[in-house]
Amino acid sequence: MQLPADQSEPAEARPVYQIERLSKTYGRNGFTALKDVDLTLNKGEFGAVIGSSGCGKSTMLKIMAGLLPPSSGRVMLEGKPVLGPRRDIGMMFQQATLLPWKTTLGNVLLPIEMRDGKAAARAAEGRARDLLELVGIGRAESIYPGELSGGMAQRAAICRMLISDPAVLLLDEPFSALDELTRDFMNMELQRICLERRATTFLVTHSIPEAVILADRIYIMDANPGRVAEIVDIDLPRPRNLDMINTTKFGDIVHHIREKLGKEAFGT
Ligand SMILES: Nc1ncnc2c1ncn2[C@@H]1O[C@H](COP(=O)(O)OP(=O)(O)OP(=O)(O)O)[C@@H](O)[C@H]1O
Repeated sequence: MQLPADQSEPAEARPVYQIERLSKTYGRNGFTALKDVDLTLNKGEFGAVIGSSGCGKSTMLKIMAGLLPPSSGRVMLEGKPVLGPRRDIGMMFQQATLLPWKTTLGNVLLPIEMRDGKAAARAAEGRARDLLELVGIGRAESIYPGELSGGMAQRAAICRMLISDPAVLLLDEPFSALDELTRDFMNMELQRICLERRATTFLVTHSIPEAVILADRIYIMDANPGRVAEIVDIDLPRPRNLDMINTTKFGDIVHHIREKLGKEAFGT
């Protein structure tokens, strides 16, 4: 696919997300899951966070999404504090969680229907169909989730996230339930969509290669308490492709991150 010239250029340095001295202590057990996390995500940038299990990645994403209040610090999105769920935040999780009694198209339109009613959802059908085409499942619009493959269901979930035209995409291991081949393919699809829409994206993942192939910047987290231990800028050219995984440069970056995380954490 040929990208318009401006889309192959680096993200302009306009902050979209600004996280300052973010800390979270869970009241129930007094556990400090996050401590003084600072993070800035610029317009069009793809950030990824990686770290061992329990280091606070999901906690951070939930706070960024406005689903969980921080104990201290602040999260700003487009210059306004995130105090609860917002229309300009799109989220995607490991499971697609489509409603089985709605068609693919109906599932994509669900956020509009719930927010603005059936008439608004009907008016948005054209846009939903365009999104389904964008992710390559246009022909599946009338079928039900039970008839979709795992990869198709996650594509529908991508469309459901994009229908509200969010300013940022927050992704919590969106493709980890898929087989490796489908996952690689979906990651390349995700890159294409992000580049086409100049989306600002933040991904939680356990996979170092996935973080490296997708991200402009990787935040390596330490646990107990969760904090950013190192930021790694990935200067591989865009659009990325899966052949890059076999290059020395890619291997060196993966090696560096694996060393930093500690071999124990990932059992490799
Ligand atoms: N609701 C909660 N109440 C108390 N402690 C919690 C709660 N949610 C998470 N924690 C604790 O906070 C820490 C961070 O959890 P979190 O789910 O953010 O980690 P994570 O890095 O996303 O882990 P994983 O990679 O396994 O998904 C963990 O030690 C967890 O036990």
